Amino acid sequence: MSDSEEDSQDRQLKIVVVGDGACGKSSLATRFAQEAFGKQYKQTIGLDFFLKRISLPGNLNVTLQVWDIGGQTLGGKMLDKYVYGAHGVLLVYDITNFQSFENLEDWFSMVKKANEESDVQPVISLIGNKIDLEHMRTVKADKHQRFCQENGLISQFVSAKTGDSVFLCFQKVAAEILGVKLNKAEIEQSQRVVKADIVNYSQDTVARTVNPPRSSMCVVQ
Ligand SMILES: Nc1nc2c(ncn2[C@@H]2O[C@H](COP(=O)(O)OP(=O)(O)OP(=O)(O)O)[C@@H](O)[C@H]2O)c(=O)[nH]1
Repeated sequence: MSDSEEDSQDRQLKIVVVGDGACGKSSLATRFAQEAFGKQYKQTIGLDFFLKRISLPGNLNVTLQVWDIGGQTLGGKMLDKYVYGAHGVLLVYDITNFQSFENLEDWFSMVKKANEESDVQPVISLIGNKIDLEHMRTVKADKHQRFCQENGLISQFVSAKTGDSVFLCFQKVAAEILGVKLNKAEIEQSQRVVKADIVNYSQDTVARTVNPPRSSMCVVQ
C-alpha cells in the first residue's frame, strides 16, 4: 500500500459529546471506547478524552477522538473552544429526565454558534440515553423525532448501561461524516448483544415461582 493510500485510510474525526450533567455522556464514551460501565456518578470537570479506531465498510479505518464534555460547562468560557471544528456532535439527554431534553435547545444553539466560523459543519445526532429505563421515560419518542426532523439531526436511542446501540450511534455519525452508506446487515451487526443484570432470587422467591429461571443471565438479541 502506498503512503497516500495509508494516510487516506487513517483519518481522525473529532466527535464531541454534549448535554446536561448526569445524562450519561461519560458512560456513553466509556462504553464505546472501553466497553465498560460504572454505576457510580462521577462528575466530569472540564472534559475527558478518548480515542477509538473503528472500521467502516470498504476497509476504511478511522480513529474517533471522543471529547466528553462536562455538563457544567454550559455557559462557561471554554465550551466554544471545545466544540469548535468538531466533525460530529452527539447531543445527549436522559429519556427519564425531561429537563435534560428541554435544555438541548441551549446545547444545540451553543454548538451552532461555536461552529459559525468553522469551515467544517458538524454532523449532529440526537441521542436519547438510558433506554434500559423505558418504564421511567418522561420524554415521549415523538418529541424526540420532531426535534430531529425540525433540525435535520440523526436520531438514536441508546443505553450506555447495557451497551444497546452505543457502537452504532458512533458508527452512524462517522459514516455520515465520510459519506459512507451502512447497509441493513452492517447496522444489525453493530447492535450489540445485551446482557441483563444478574438478579439474585431469594430461596423464598424461587420456591414460589412456577417456572424458576434456569439461568441468572439472559441474552437479548
Ligand atoms: N440506568 C442507566 N443509567 C445510566 C446510563 N448511562 C449513565 N447512567 C448513570 O447515570 C449517571 C450519570 O452518568 P455520567 O455518564 O457520569 O453522566 P455525564 O453526562 O457524563 O455527567 P457530567 O459529568 O456531570 O456531565 C451515573 O450514575 C451512570 O451510572 C444508562 O444508559 N442507563
